[in-house]
Amino acid sequence: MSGSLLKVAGVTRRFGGLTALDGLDLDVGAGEILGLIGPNGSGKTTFFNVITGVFPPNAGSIHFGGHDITGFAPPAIYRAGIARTFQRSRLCLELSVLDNILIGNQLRLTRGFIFNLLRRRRFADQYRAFRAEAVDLLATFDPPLARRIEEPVAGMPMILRRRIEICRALISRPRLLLLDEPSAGMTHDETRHLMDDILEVRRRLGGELAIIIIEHEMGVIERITDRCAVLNFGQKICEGSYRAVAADPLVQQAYLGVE
Ligand SMILES: Nc1ncnc2c1ncn2[C@@H]1O[C@H](COP(=O)(O)OP(=O)(O)OP(=O)(O)O)[C@@H](O)[C@H]1O
Repeated sequence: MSGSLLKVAGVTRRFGGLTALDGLDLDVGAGEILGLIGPNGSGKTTFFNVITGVFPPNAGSIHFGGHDITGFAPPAIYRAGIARTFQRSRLCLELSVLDNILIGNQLRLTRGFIFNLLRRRRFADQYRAFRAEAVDLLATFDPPLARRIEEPVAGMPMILRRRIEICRALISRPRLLLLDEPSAGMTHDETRHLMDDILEVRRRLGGELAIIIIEHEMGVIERITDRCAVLNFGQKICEGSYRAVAADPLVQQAYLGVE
């Protein structure tokens, strides 16, 4: 497909004798929300790890924004415009909400230690601007949370931690956001709110942000995705609208356990 933001072709990743991804082809367009679904162990998280350079693929290619990023290390992939969240929360609990979000802003905090030491006013101006941006982003998700920006993350409930993690990913202004099971550890209502927030932030960013979401809650997938791809044993067994994939007999057999 020409004009894809992300184009994955024939990607294979093995761990010893296990083939976690097996010749996977997948395209994602700018502004598209793709649901990545499949049974446990089907290769979804491995796909994110391969895209973000945690594990290089054993075969195949990955193009992003027209550039070949196959085998790039995670910092280079992040600089190219791909940000992610993790299945298990990965925040620095003793740090404040603001510090956790600013960790995600390495891309735009270009100044080094010497600059920050010598040009303190410039550094302070930059810090204030990023702080305001973090407050604004947080306020889109949760205005009361934006007022708690100096508080440590420790002790905050899962929904707030998820919001902070998504803000940390978004502060670098990525073109592609990878969400690995954002509903994990949350109630249905909390998940619904979080999805509303994500859609609102995306709308505010002009709708150009593409998202790939791994999610076991089918209600979430049905509601927010434009298209779904279904994995089984590392292979893509089906692709299309949620309705189409949910009705596919192969998917029912593999994913829903229906014979
Ligand atoms: N670092 C690793 N070393 C060895 N095997 C791995 C590694 N990462 C993943 N695997 C294996 O690869 C397969 C795919 O795992 P993966 O975590 O990608 O599946 P998943 O679809 O995300 O599953 P879940 O829905 O349970 O998160 C599994 O058999 C898993 O045990």
